[in-house]
Amino acid sequence: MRLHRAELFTVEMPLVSPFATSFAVQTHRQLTLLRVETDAGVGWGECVAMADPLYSSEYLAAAGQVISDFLLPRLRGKDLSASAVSHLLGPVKGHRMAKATVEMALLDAELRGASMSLSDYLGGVHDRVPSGVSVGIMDSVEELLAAVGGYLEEGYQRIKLKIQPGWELEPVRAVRREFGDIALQVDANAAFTTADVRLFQQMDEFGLLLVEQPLEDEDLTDHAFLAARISTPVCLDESVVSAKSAADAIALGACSVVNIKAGRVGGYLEARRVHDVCAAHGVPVWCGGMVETGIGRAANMALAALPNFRLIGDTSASDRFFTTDIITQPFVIEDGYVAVPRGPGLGVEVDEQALAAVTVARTEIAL
Ligand SMILES: O=C(O)CCC(=O)N[C@@H](C(=O)O)c1ccccc1
Repeated sequence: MRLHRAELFTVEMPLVSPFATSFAVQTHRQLTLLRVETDAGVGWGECVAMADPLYSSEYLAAAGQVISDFLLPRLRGKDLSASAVSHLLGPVKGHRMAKATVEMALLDAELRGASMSLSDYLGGVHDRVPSGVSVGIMDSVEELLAAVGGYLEEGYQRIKLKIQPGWELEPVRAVRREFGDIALQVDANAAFTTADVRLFQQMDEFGLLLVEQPLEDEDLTDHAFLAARISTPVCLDESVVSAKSAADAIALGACSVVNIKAGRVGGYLEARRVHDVCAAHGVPVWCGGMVETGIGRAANMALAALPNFRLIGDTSASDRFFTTDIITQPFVIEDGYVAVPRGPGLGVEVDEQALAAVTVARTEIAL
């Protein structure tokens, strides 16, 4: 497969409501899409980095520059296969979300040309996945309960609550009291320290599925210290950046569940390797979301269909975050599930008009 043309789209999509985490309050999702033209067909990749380096060190402007100045030039004129892209991009240090974007676009093009769905290519075993939703930090417990009630009404099978110092025991206790033993977990986005062990021991009373990334990204031994003192399973997100780092975290006892986000680990092929390493250790995984458009959401649904994705992910419908998605058939929740695309490649089609309406800039990359 040869790469003939590449174009970056800078996109800004308004969120249906502000989404607050321990590190930011988002009212819009700014993101970058990569469109490639190859002799196998057109492919799309979505960069999950944020506009600011608050979730990880990557950020959108840098990712766009790395893609155009350092990643795509390494593919110029080469006879490519998507599975070889990560090797070709390997010499470039870090920038995993940027690399994931390039690999995803080429994987989409290659699979469309081969009339194979991403789910089949990755080894998906389900044609629908249970749907979970991420609920941000709210201004009041009443507002939180109304939001959670609404999502449960829509059929979401798992609720993830964002927490931070000052917004932790009270909201979780209120949700437990109001809605009983629903599937419930929390995500701290690294907002706590080992001084908070007592707080997480108190959280054990809520019977949570897991507590996600309570401590700093690099704090593997501190996560192991915490995990040894609480009964709630510890799940890592930001700390796991590759299959090797997943194996290290598991070996250190830092986690017993892993949140897999393809962008965070460098692509969907590395995401499958993380899945396989975790499966080999008997560690269940789930698919984390990064407020993706239907393009990234489609790839996540394919990934979430793999057999060791045994916990419910952030596999929400398009309208969880956006009134209008940029694909022709937005994802919807049906009986608590979302369908896994079965068409070639990502299995979704970009709605050119809807995309144009949220495109802030288009940049042709010289190849
Ligand atoms: O369902 C979704 O797509 C969002 C899930 C979610 O909470 N993502 C958070 C996170 O910390 O995991 C996030 C969103 C955007 C950017 C960074 C992180």
